[in-house]
Amino acid sequence: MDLVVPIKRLGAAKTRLRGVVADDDHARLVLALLLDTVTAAARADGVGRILVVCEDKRVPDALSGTGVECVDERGLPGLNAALAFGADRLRTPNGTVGALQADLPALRPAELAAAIAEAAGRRAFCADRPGTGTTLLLAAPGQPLEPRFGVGSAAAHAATGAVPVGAGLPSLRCDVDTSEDLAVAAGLGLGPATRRFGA
Ligand SMILES: Nc1nc2c(ncn2[C@@H]2O[C@H](COP(=O)(O)OP(=O)(O)OP(=O)(O)O)[C@@H](O)[C@H]2O)c(=O)[nH]1
Ligand SMILES: C=C(OP(=O)(O)O)C(=O)O
Repeated sequence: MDLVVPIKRLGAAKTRLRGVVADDDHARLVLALLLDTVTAAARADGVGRILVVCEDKRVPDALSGTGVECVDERGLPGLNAALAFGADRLRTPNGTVGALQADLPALRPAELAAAIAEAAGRRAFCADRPGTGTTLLLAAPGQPLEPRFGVGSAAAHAATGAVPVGAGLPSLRCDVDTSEDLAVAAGLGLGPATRRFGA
């Protein structure tokens, strides 16, 4: 199972988190969320390659030495295009590709592994905490990702035949879009990079 993780230009990312830290530190907070997410994902059983698709040179710099791959590809028309681009790079004839959100700083490797095991080779998605968004999308083996991220993506992914997984996996469901989400993630236990911000 190989995963693509998208992150847009750091200055434009996570606008709903603006103000949680000083403006000068915003990009570093976005990077910390990403680092904690991919570091945990890399330790999950069943995960092979992780490819971050970014639009900012600071991202590959921050990931260097982690074993997580990164491609800086500007000008893709939005999130689903970035995901499809990354997934096409990872796809092999019988391999499985997935998409993981970049803002899961409390992610526990065992919870990601459990969601992958629960999918058991089926096209699957994990809904975020409110149940409307998606934190993880898994294609069936050998199949394209066909991402439908955006508002209402949980229902959109279900409509593509993906089965819901991970309902009882809080760290996988806890994406951080707002300061309230960050407080919930802190309650679950933040990864070390995000913890440094004192959330
Ligand atoms: N590479 C790439 N990543 C993207 C693109 N659009 C969104 N993303 C990333 O996809 C994830 C979800 O994006 P959004 O929900 O649109 O925005 P956000 O950055 O989470 O935050 P808000 O500004 O608060 O909505 C985030 O990790 C984004 O950085 C894109 O065009 N290219
Ligand atoms: C894009 C999505 O998420 P968010 O807005 O939480 O980043 C989504 O859940 O499809």
